[in-house]
Amino acid sequence: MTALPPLAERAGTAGATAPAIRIEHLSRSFGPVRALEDVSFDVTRGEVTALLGENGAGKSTLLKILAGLQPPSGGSVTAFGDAVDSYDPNTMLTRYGIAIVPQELSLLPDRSVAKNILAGIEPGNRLFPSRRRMIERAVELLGELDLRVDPDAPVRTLDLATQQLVVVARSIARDCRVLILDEPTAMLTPAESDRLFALMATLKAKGTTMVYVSHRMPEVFQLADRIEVLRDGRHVASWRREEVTPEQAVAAMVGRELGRFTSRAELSPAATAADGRRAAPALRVSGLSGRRHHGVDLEVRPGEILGIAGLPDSGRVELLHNLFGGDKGTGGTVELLGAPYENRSTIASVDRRLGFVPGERRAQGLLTTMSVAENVGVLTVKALTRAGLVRRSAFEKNAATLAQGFRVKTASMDQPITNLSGGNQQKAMLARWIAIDPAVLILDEPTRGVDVGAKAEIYEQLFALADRGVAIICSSSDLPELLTVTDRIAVMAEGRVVDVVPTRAATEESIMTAATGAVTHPATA
Ligand SMILES: Nc1ncnc2c1ncn2[C@@H]1O[C@H](COP(=O)(O)OP(=O)(O)OP(=O)(O)O)[C@@H](O)[C@H]1O
Repeated sequence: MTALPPLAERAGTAGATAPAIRIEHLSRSFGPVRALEDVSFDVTRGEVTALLGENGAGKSTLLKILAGLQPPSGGSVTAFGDAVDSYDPNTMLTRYGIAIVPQELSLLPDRSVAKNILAGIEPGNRLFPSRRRMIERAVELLGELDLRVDPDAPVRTLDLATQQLVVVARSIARDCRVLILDEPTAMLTPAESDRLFALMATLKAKGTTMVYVSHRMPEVFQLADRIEVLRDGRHVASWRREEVTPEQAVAAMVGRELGRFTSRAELSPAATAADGRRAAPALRVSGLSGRRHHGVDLEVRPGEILGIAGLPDSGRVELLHNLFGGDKGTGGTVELLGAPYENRSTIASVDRRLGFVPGERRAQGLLTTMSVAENVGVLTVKALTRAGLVRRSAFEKNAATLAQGFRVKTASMDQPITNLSGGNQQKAMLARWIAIDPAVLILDEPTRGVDVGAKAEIYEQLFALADRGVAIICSSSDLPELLTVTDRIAVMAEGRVVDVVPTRAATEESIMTAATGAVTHPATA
């Protein structure tokens, strides 16, 4: 390997007119799975390229190759005119100027922002770096990026969104010319996403090239200069943003026109409201308090889908954990199917047919060392165990049926669950609960990381469950989702339920107003 001159010196020479990245005939297989097949396209310098595709289309695989996290099985990548001959993250960054902001951030939680940004490239003496100069350099860099973050703060004290901005700053400090962002807004609130978009705009003005994956069409159409679409590992479409509509982009992703999804209220407006009033609540919550929530009263009836809206710190996540028994409450009562439910625990909830799909999939839902079958079938083990032995073939058959019900795309049920794409992991988490024939199903961010086509499929499944009499609580930061899937919406702010409205009477604005405690301004005539 010959050492190349630093990037700054190379600019303006051989690769001056070359695209930032040229991808040619790229392929990548995992055993029998062809995650990428003969993919070729250019990433233009200084532009934002959005990479679209259904769950499992190969987006993360492509990004990981570009970031040097895994090599391709075939084909080539050329960066600023130089053919990439070694796929590791360090080489990608130092030789080719490509860095990734991964979905799971890798920061040193106990070290300061400045240390995280400049670790390994501290100004001055490497062995005895000057703290003062490091802070100065960090302040300078944060200033250039227009980021208001305390360089002295330990990273663990920052919210997730700010940590992500620190990861971006860390890449920029290392002279990164191409920044790759893998679903960067999946875990962010709209306001946090706006901060990231502002940073992306600053970077673009400085000439940084960006490649970005998102399932959120409005933001893709707001940010991207180019749109590249993958389907089943193949590159199927390429447009400048102004050449294409969101509907066309989605059609290219899924290989068919997706009609507009009919909302719950449109489907059976009178029926759901009337039935809901007749039946006794499946779950009734009175004065419930616990971590970050106080005095919550709620009820949800069989066949009803109750939405919970609110900012991420509104207490809605903590409320769900208290209901399911993962967190201890400090007061109030819960009634499940007419009987008091005290001493809640996750095991008791499963026995009482109360299901929960947490929002933090990796940390809380997935059995990360286990197979797809084990993840999907975990709740059937008890029923399928005889004299201490699991009836293996029945278990596998059951798990496969559950997975098919949610169209989990996997090469085999024996794959490690971590081999599945993010969206398919989420579908597996939902499929798991069908096994206990839930009476009440609590969902936190049920379609986070899920593509538009799969989203519609999940909504259909939720409607089918509700039609079978399951009471569903769906907490989501995706307001269009709440307006589409729910019958009623409870809005939380600062740990309390501040509003409960029939979905037909709600709008994104009315929910946000309640969630933020904002005062509505009287319309000017
Ligand atoms: N390490 C691995 N081992 C086996 N198969 C894998 C591995 N990584 C990815 N795959 C498979 O490759 C295919 C593409 O996955 P990839 O994660 O690139 O999809 P994606 O487009 O990013 O999807 P999503 O939107 O759901 O995140 C999937 O079928 C996935 O199961």
